[in-house]
Amino acid sequence: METHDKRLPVTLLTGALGSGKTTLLNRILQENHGIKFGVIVNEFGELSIDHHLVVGTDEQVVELANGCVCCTVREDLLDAITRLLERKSGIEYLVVETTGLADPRPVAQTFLHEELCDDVRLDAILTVLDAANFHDNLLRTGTTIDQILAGDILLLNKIDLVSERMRDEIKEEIGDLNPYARLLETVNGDVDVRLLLDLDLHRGATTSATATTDTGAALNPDEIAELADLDSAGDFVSLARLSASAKTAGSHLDREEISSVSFTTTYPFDYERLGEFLEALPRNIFRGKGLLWIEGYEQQLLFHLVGDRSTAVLHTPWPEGPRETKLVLIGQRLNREELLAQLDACLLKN
Ligand SMILES: Nc1nc2c(ncn2[C@@H]2O[C@H](COP(=O)(O)OP(=O)(O)OP(=O)(O)O)[C@@H](O)[C@H]2O)c(=O)[nH]1
Repeated sequence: METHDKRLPVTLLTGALGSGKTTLLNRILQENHGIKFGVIVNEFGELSIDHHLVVGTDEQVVELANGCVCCTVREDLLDAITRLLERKSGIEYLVVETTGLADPRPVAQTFLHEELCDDVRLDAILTVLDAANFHDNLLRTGTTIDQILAGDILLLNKIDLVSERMRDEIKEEIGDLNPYARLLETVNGDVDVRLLLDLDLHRGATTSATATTDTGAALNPDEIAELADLDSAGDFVSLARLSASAKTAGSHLDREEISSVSFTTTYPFDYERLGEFLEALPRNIFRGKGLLWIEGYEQQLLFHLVGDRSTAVLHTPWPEGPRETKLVLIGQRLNREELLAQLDACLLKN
């Protein structure tokens, strides 16, 4: 990396739940670029699954679980970065992956905090968009629009799952919302990482008072409402770009009644029973991920649910020692007790 700015560059990775952020992160880390990365992953549930899915043991991975980094764990992010800097671990580049529910703008403001702005610089905000679920009303929350508006680079991912016509429609919609961003089309985040890193797109944003992107002037709420085809500008003051003030803790998740249920167990699942449970998951559950112990399998089963599409593939073998399933389900108005009881009924306990 050739730059006169000695501060640690930070790329903020955002995008809806299940859009492909971790897949893109792994793509970045696996590239043969010789850069020593630090990674901070923020997950919504109490359990961190991503931590196990981020490749590369050399990377310094810090997990911020149990909250959304744009609200409740913002202080934790500040602490995590401060600790990474203090460790003098030789990190040359930091990638922060937010939860799919985070508004990236208050997170971006964290890097302008007086404790950090002399040591780190926000390089760019990358927003991953899920072409297959772009119009899914549950996955596309108000925050999805925030993420599009804040993105310097928009990666339209999962284009393998949609028709060309649908792709064009989505591109038009995204272009209307944020005409300033660069748009890249990807499958499994497969893109030349030089298009993503060390772009220095936030030069000049030094204090939270002056924060803005230099990919375009901040839009006022009326302009945004017009572009986004919204009925009233009044409710969308928060849609202004980085100049928007941070939201109050937890507010957007509470308002949307989104919560998660985490399930851990040291008993194996019965394959058939678990299959029936997953098949019958109600539609208000729109994201799931887990590393599961299935009776008779020596490998961990990696489960992903995004919208109405789920995959279960054999992952790496279980490490030595006791096996423990970790599963997180995210949805709207979840019946926690019922879900936990149903999962428990899928276990083989003797
Ligand atoms: N078909 C297809 N699947 C993809 C693509 N990109 C990612 N996936 C799959 O989508 C699922 C979710 O991907 P992740 O990378 O975990 O998504 P994420 O944005 O990190 O998810 P959260 O952290 O929960 O917000 C996984 O099963 C991926 O293998 C793609 O381009 N095409």
